[in-house]
Amino acid sequence: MNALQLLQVRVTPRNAERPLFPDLTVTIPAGEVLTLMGPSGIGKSTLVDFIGGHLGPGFRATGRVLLNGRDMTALPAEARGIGILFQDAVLFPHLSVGDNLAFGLSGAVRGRRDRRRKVEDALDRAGLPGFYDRDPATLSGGQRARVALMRALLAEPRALLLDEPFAKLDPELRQEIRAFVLDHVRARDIPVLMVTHDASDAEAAGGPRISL
Ligand SMILES: Nc1ncnc2c1ncn2[C@@H]1O[C@H](COP(=O)(O)OP(=O)(O)OP(=O)(O)O)[C@@H](O)[C@H]1O
Repeated sequence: MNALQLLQVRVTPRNAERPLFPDLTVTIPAGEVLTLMGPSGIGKSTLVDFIGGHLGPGFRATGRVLLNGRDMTALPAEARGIGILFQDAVLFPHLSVGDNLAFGLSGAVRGRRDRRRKVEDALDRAGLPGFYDRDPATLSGGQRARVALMRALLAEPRALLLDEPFAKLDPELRQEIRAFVLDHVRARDIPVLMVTHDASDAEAAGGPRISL
């Protein structure tokens, strides 16, 4: 099944007796954007970390993560093929914009010229043609957000997790970047989980919603 599935996922902080949220079982089919909401501190980011394989030592987790029918739970993050976009789009400051994107490229793309062309294509799609050699420090917040999304997509993830990716953008830019992100992830036909506090994000995503 082409889907991201969570089966009876439960995450408990090591210093606590109770799990953060009731056992969670959910299926996100390819092409669907599922919105995850819930109060601050309930464990949304922790769940994203668990799915991506980045859960810190401060937590215990049970349950399973399946991607396209394969059990990912025991695999390290880099072997899962799950992309994550965080609210702070952190680009490597010592690399050019283009080299930041090349860093995201799937290892399957070999050869300097092919890699360069893929990155140039991504910059075009991001509306940033000619930005290859730019210093990331010279980008606006919106430009940085677009580069971060493109970097996540260049890895050709089989699923994508968006952890409040628009939270730090001002309202006008937020709408623009949200449309940009949703257009690009929908075009991929992969399962997407989007964490947000904002009901208008959920509306724009158009998919089902769950609350922790
Ligand atoms: N390293 C850690 N060890 C143990 N508990 C932690 C650790 N980091 C965070 N927590 C606790 O885990 C809980 C879940 O935090 P998390 O950031 O996942 O919540 P959230 O729902 O994403 O919140 P927000 O909406 O504010 O971002 C919080 O109650 C937090 O205090």
